[in-house]
Amino acid sequence: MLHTLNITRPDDFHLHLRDGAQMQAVLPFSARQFGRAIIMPNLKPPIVTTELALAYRQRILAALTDEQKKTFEPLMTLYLTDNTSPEEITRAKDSGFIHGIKLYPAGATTHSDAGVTDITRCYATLEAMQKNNMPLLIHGEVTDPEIDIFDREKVFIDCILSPLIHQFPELRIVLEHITTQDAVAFISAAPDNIAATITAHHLRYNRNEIFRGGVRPHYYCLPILKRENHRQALIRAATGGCKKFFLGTDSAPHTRLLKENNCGCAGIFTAHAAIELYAAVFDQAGALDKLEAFASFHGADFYQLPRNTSSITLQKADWQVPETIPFASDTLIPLCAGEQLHWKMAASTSALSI
Ligand SMILES: NC(=O)N[C@@H](CC(=O)O)C(=O)O
Ligand SMILES: [Zn+2]
Ligand SMILES: [Zn+2]
Repeated sequence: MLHTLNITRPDDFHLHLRDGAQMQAVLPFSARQFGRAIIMPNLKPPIVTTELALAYRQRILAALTDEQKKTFEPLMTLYLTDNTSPEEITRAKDSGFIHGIKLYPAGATTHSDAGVTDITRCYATLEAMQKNNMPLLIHGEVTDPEIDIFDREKVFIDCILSPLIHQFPELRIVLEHITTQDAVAFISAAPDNIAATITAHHLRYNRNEIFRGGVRPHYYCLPILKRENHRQALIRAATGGCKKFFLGTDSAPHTRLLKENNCGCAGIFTAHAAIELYAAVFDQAGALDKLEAFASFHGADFYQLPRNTSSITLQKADWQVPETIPFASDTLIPLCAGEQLHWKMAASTSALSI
């Protein structure tokens, strides 16, 4: 049985860092393990221009230590609105620091109010993205409250994504945090310019987890956890070696108060143990040999970035996740709070040589 695993340093292709003191509280968790991360732009107010993205990037860099700066790089994104201009796309591309434009259907998820109300309003901008080789990153859920919450991803694929791909066949697209066997089948059959991220929590849990012994707000995220058959399809996709599927944690910190609330908000924090949570899933599936490609190769290749050259070491060792994590003046509840995990990233490669 395998007890240590060396892999190329992974990247996180979907991360929420928030801003200010909250960002400073969570950033070290991601910088510890990942080489790069795609930073989501759903701040309040959202990152809608290149100028705002570059300023946000500077704030992230300023919060990193000199050591962390050597091994961690934030990859910035813009928040697409009905009014994002084609010229903004050219500016974003020319900056060299912006790696994707994020589509939130207005009202679909946390901080999506300023998102797109009708995708046809963005056609000129999507044209510019296709021309400039700028990826479109999608929160793939319809917003019609009449559509069952468990069906919103599938309906989005059928009614919005399929026509969009037809309209812009060269546009590179990442369907973010996929949750259904329908998404797995769609992405698998789509051309190579269409890919998807998969979170650790959607690989680990089905929808029963939200209601185990009572309502559990810390398992509430969007898209919502689905049935077991969908989880199994995600595991097959992640561990199957297909280059269209890669790691994106969607680690989304919220204060404990906002989660344990009359109307608790969506988002699960996983950055404290991200690679370890994925490693456990791959281990359980008997596919640890597929972890490196999923975590460190497929995403970099899709984003046309060089693969990382340094590595990390994972060890089979029990450790306990803290019950709470300080989050600026508040606390947050991490995934698996208080539980034992069975894989642990070694603090540094040299620490292992004994
Ligand atoms: N996934 C979530 O449930 N929440 C994310 C937004 C998102 O990625 O949809 C957040 O920003 O909190
Ligand atoms: Zn989302
Ligand atoms: Zn997200």
